[in-house]
Amino acid sequence: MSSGRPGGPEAFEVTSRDGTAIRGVRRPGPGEPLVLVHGVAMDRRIWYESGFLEALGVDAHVITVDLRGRGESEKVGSAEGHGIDRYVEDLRAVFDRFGARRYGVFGTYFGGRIALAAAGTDPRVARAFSFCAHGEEVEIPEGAVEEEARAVEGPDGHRYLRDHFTRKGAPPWMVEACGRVDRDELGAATRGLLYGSDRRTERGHPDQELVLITAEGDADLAPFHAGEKRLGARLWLVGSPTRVRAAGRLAEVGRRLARKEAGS
Ligand SMILES: CC(C)[C@@H]1NC(=O)[C@@H]2CCCN2C(=O)C/N=C(\N[C@H](C(=O)N[C@@H](Cc2ccccc2)C(=O)N[C@H](CC(=O)O)C2=N[C@H](C(=O)O)CS2)C(C)C)[C@H](C(C)C)NC1=O
Repeated sequence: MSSGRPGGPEAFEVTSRDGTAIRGVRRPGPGEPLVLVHGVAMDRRIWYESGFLEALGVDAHVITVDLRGRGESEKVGSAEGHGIDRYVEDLRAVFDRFGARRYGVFGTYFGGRIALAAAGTDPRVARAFSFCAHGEEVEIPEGAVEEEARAVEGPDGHRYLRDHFTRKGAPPWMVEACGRVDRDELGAATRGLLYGSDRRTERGHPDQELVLITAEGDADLAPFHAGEKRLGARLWLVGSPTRVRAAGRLAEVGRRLARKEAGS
């Protein structure tokens, strides 16, 4: 006799378009599923450790995914295998698996950029939230990317990232996450930025809801305001001096999202 309440969390595995195994966990619930997409030096555990998942509330229908090369998902090892279109294919494989007509997608940093890219190409994305990454065209500094790829794949790669984020005032969950990512995959994912992540994202369809979130102290608010105009996106600002420090406010954004759901 079902208690009427949805079952517990269930692990899943899907195969992305290029054959890469993508794994994650779905926590069933009423309403539209929300797919959570982590950033480059992270995995799906950040949603638990940041308090974001708890902030969404026990009834939220949530799907947390390990992008290729991170967490439990299959490693790819090549920069081409870490192009932004591959990440969007990872998400589309998840959308296919659960067969919903509409999904929300919420991503942090580059995960937010992926959420916006998915919204621009897959009509099933009804809502996309990008935490601290905008959708405008960017100049990818090849030199800096190659330099950073060398740093993160080197023997001190984890220390490089942990020191950087500690210095920048990132919360512990974000610093710790760096150490969980395979260094070869970190290097490949960094070089992967050269494969399509410079492109601006487009609005997918008129009634899609796009939300850009960044720090009120963000030194470069212009591309976020550009997104309000060009994409008709909403802009949420969190009380933080920088984008990296805004990670400490992720749970607060989860509560705002939960209130919004309750209101809608
Ligand atoms: C500072 C350094 C530790 C950090 N490196 C990381 O952390 C991870 C680990 C290794 C590679 N890493 C990247 O991220 C790639 N490297 C960069 N990417 C630039 C960038 O602007 N990225 C955006 C997202 C984005 C991407 C492509 C297109 C648009 C937007 C972003 O959100 N950056 C913030 C930092 C910030 O906002 O100041 C963070 N990104 C992390 C994440 O995405 O998980 C968590 S914090 C692009 C333009 C070349 C820069 C650049 C110096 C090489 N280095 C970083 O950014």
